Amino acid sequence: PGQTRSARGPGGLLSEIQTPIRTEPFTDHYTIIPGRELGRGKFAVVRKCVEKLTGHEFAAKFMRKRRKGQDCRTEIIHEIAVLELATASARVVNLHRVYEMASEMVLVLEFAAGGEIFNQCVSERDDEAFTEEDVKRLMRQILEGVTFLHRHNVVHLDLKPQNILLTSSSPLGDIKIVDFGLSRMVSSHQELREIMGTPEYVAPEILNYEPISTATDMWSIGVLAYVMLTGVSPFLGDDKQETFLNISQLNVSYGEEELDRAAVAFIQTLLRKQPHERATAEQCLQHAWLQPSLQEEQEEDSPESPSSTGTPEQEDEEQGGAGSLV
Ligand SMILES: Cc1cnc(Nc2ccc(CC#N)cc2)nc1Nc1cc(C2CC2)[nH]n1
Repeated sequence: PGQTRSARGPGGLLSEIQTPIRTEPFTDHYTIIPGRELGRGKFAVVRKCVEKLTGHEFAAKFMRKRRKGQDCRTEIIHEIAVLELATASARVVNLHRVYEMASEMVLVLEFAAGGEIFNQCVSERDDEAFTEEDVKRLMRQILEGVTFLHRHNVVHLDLKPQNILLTSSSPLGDIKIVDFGLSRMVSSHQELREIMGTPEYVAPEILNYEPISTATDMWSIGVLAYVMLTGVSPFLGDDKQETFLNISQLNVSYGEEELDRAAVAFIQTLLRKQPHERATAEQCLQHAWLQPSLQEEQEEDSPESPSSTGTPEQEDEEQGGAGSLV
């Protein structure tokens, strides 16, 4: 009462959902597993739970409807709508059920037992860290998921190792993209310019308050590839300001991290200041660095078919793949 609400909420939000919103107590159907929560944000906490009827494990995301005195139910409805839209992609976490209580909504989501790839990006132990072949396989899966989202005009806007989960960490499983709390619908006519995301991963256009597009996610994927391969965050400074300066000046070094040439070429197609110059998710999937290695091909190829002749880069050029973008 009395407060003026802007007529239009933030742009790019979906408002129609199919999932029934259940109002009976969540705890009638689920047992919350006590102990440390799986994740915690400013206005949400994620806890492991078990469905009483089936014994199946899920992740329950408890989201507060009121934040800083504002009603944020429309943002939660948008996140549900995006998860519904992405049901068809195995690379996006699945939404199982939705509950609403007085002050919060609960999203019952697919449980990914392997946790965040972040932990294996920064692990010092050789038996836990990713091999380059692991990174290529996981990066291909991430790009499959992002290709799906971008084809449906969804930009995630918070792609980072903490939001890429694994179905299993050992043996290394498959990825699930999570957390669409900052995602937006991009359309040709409506421009989106909002400061958001995690400093280390935000694209230059976010810092310059310029239009956001699917290319904004592609910058974050370039940072993600660098972190997965080196365990180092390329633009991280001693504080936010230094990090933002490193991003806007494109202060990134490839030297001391002994990255292989094709991997550097891949990252360089993404860490470009101008959004329209960056490779798309589809083009990335064609890049030389992500083609199955000769050894993998020989494993797949039957003996009589001709094996590849040129180097991956030469072959890639012949195919006019993204590799030739550099
Ligand atoms: C074992 C595990 C360990 N760590 C996290 N972290 C995490 C990261 C980001 C978000 C942010 C969100 N959303 C929530 C938790 N999730 C896990 N399993 C999940 C988590 C989930 C769904 C996404 C919640 N399914 N399986």
